[in-house]
Amino acid sequence: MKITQAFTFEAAHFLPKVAPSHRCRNLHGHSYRVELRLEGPVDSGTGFVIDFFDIEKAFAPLHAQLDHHCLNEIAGLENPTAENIAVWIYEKIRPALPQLAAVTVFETRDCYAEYEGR
Ligand SMILES: Nc1nc2c(c(=O)[nH]1)N=C([C@H](O)[C@H](O)COP(=O)(O)OP(=O)(O)OP(=O)(O)O)CN2
Ligand SMILES: [Zn+2]
Repeated sequence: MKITQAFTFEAAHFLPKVAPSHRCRNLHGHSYRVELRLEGPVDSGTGFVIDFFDIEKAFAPLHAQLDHHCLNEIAGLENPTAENIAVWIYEKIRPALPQLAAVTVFETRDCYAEYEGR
């Protein structure tokens, strides 16, 4: 079974490695959406793969670090592309959520990066 929980956060960033003429080199902001997908058997007692409340608790410290911050100032996010944010979230949260299968980070409604641990 696959289950997904979505979260949103607001943050500023700039992309230090793009060409000077690239508009994303300048500080700007996004309303990010993060989707955490978990996979595993459904517990016959609870009917859950995992309680959504437990996913929320696991994500809360990361949300506090990301929301209304400049992502470039966070250790490990010095180059905060959607790809790098997805990997960063995956690596930080997977110890608490062993059933984690994928982290998807939407930078805009149409553009996103999905990381499945490889
Ligand atoms: N592969 C990637 N490409 C780009 C990334 C990324 O993370 N991975 N990031 C950016 C910039 O962050 C850029 O701000 C993305 O937003 P943009 O496409 O400019 O969309 P906006 O909503 O900011 O602007 P519109 O006016 O709606 O186009 C670029 N590339
Ligand atoms: Zn951007």
